[in-house]
Amino acid sequence: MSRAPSPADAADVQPVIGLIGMGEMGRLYARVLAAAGWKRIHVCDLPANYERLKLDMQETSSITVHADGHAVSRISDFILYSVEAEHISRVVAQFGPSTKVGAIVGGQTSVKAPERDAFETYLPTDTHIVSVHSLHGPTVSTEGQPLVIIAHRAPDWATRIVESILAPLKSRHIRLSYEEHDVVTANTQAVTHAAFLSMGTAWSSQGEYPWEGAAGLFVGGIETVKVNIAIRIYSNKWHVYAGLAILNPVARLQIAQFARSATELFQLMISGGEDALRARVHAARDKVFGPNSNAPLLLREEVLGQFQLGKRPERGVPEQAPENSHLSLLAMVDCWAALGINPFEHLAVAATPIFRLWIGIAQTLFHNAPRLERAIKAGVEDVTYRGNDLEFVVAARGWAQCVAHGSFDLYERRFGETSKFFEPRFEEAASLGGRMIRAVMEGTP
Ligand SMILES: NC(=O)C1=CN([C@@H]2O[C@H](COP(=O)(O)OP(=O)(O)OC[C@H]3O[C@@H](n4cnc5c(N)ncnc54)[C@H](OP(=O)(O)O)[C@@H]3O)[C@@H](O)[C@H]2O)C=CC1
Ligand SMILES: O=C(O)C(=O)Cc1ccc(O)cc1
Repeated sequence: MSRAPSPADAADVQPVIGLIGMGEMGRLYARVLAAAGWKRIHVCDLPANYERLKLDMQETSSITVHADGHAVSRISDFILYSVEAEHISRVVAQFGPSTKVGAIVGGQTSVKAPERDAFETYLPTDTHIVSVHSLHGPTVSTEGQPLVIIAHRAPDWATRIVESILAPLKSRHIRLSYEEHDVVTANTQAVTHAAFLSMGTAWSSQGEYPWEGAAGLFVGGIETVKVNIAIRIYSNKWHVYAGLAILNPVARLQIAQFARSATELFQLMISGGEDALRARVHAARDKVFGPNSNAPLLLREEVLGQFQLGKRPERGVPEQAPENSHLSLLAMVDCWAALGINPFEHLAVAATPIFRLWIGIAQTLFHNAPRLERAIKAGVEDVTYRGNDLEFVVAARGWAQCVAHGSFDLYERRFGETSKFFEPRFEEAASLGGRMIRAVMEGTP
């Protein structure tokens, strides 16, 4: 098949679409593609999930459920693997040899080095490789979000077919190579997740929900984003974050630098090195934000206040709220500076909603000179947040160590422990976080 197909085509000339792995992302794709009029969608998950999947899909006549990936691979013109990155090699080794002659194969994994290896090793040479990656979570609308398209081993017509098949997602297509993808996602996703994971671990180690702290410490727009996104991440599947951090060799370096930045800044804070701290923070600010000082502010803080978990203060940020050192944000900007990363470059191309919010709050702090100065002073002089900052440094180093050692087991345990702490608030945070992301994406704040 070399003509770009359309859901308006008669069913018998439509491409057969195969989805292997019907978890969150597989189901999202199946739902959107079926709703758009693609009529020949063949799917499978693990054999153990076959009966449940059949029940779940019984209302949708255009979706046929199979017991395993052999059946899907043999008949499909385009096959998309949406399985755990950690397992991609094993799954492609199993079903790859059953791929239909001339089929186009892609994967949804968040880290591409293992996927590329698996495809090159196990797919027959008479198949094409065009991979994808939706740069957003499964509960976000696909519309307008970045969708990476990787034309790796394929004629141009095959890439165009994939783009036509996925057109109903209404995402913004970005063509990258496998290697470019892993560098971009290490810069945007992996190190951002390390920051939010560390915040969550620090709060859970202190045994107190930050928005319910005795002194009502965590209030206001910046804190709202920190809390909502950290909880959102902990309500997702651990393997998504483990895979993209542990299996991406570039990500390890970034996460290690983030932990180093947090540690060194904290050392300056507790040793009373105010001048040295200020010099370092300003140098990082000038490097990261200097060339982007005219960039419009991404967030309006007062709007973010609407999305606060728990009880909102009567009128905005209470005046008596002590200043926060914002160690996590100082460390992020220090880390970007140390690695020579310009986050605004990624913002224009391949930013996930979470990355956009993260740069947004960094910008909120760093573009406001008096506020940044208060954060520096608070870091050195005010002990209100010192316990939390200490926990944050310990957490950041712990996550970095876990990723450096490549331990999926430890990652799952660390993630599970913190996740359990926040679980009672997942529902509230998912709804608030979802609305907050929509507001930011629609440019309302
Ligand atoms: N969630 C997210 O925010 C995003 C995730 N991604 C990536 O997409 C991929 C899928 O993620 P997501 O959908 O969230 O994860 P899920 O865990 O929800 O889905 C993965 C599915 O694959 C199934 N599976 C595992 N092995 C096989 C097999 N041999 N044959 C068929 N099915 C199998 C799993 O079954 P079981 O659970 O029973 O093991 C599970 O149902 C990952 O690589 C992830 O990194 C990309 C963008 C966003
Ligand atoms: O936006 C984020 O960073 C998320 O946490 C959601 C997410 C997770 C994994 C992906 O591969 C893409 C998006």
